Amino acid sequence: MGRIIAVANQKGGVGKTTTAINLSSCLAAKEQKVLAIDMDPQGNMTSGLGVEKDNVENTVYDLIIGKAGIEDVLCREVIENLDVLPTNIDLSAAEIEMIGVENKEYILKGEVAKIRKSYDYVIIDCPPSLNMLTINAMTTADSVLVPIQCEYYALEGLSQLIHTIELVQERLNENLKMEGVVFTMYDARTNLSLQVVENVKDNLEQTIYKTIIPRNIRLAEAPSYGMPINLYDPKSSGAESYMLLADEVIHKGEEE
Ligand SMILES: Nc1ncnc2c1ncn2[C@@H]1O[C@H](COP(=O)(O)OP(=O)(O)OP(=O)(O)O)[C@@H](O)[C@H]1O
Ligand SMILES: [Mg+2]
Repeated sequence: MGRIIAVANQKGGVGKTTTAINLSSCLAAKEQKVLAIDMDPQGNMTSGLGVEKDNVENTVYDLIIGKAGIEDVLCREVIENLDVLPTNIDLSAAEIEMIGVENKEYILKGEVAKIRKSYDYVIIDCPPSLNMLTINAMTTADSVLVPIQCEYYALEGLSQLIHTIELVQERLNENLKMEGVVFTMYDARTNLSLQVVENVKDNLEQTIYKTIIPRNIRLAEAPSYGMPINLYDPKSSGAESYMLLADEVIHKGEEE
C-alpha cells in the first residue's frame, strides 16, 4: 500500500509547496505512481503542477463538503505517473462549513482510503496554519515531512508543530510518524545557512534528510510556467537536489 506524506509547517514561506510539487514530480519521474493533494486554498501546488485551478470542474472543496466523490475530483496523468486533487480559493470556506460536521477530522482520510491502493505515494501540501485542513492532512497521512528554511528564525514555531503532531498521534492517528526535516533555500555563500543546519541538528531529535535543497532561482521560476523543476530545468541544482530527496524518501520507505 502506498505511503502518504503530509508536507507541513505552519510557518509561511518555508518551501512546503515547492517541496510538495517537486518531490511529487521527482517520485513520478522515478516510475512511482503518485497522487498530489493540494490542501492549501492558495492552490499553488495545483497551478505549479500545471493544472488551471479556476477551470477545473471539482476541487478538494467539493470533496470536503461532500458534494463530489474523489474520483470526480481527480485530474489524471497531469504529468506521467502523477495525478492531482486540485484546489483553489473555494477551499478557504471549508473550515467554516466543517464546523459541527461529525468526524470532520477524517473527511479526507475517508476519501483517500478509496483510492490509495492505486498509488505508491500520496503527497499532501498543507496550508501555513494548524487548522482543520492541516488536521485532515495529518489524520490521512502516515508521516509528516517538515521543510525548514535556512534562516535565522528557522526553529521558531517548530515546537508547536511537533506538539501538534504528537496530539494528532495521541488522539486522532496513532500511526502518524515524523518523516523528517528537510532544509530548504540553503545559501552556500552565507555562514548563516550553515549555522542554521548545525543548530537544528544539535537541537532536534528528528530524522534529518541528508539532501539539502539549495536556494535556486529556477525553483522560484518554474511555477509560473506550471512546471515542476525536473521538467522546467532538469540540469538545475534545484532539480538535482529534489531528485536526490526523492531517492532518499524511497530508500527510507524500503527500510521500514
Ligand atoms: N529552494 C528555493 N530556492 C529559491 N526559491 C525558493 C526555494 N524554495 C522556495 N522558494 C520560493 O520561496 C517562496 C516560498 O516558497 P513556497 O511557496 O514553497 O513556501 P510555502 O511554505 O509553501 O509557503 P506558504 O506558507 O505560503 O504556503 C516561493 O516564492 C518559492 O518560489
Ligand atoms: Mg505553500
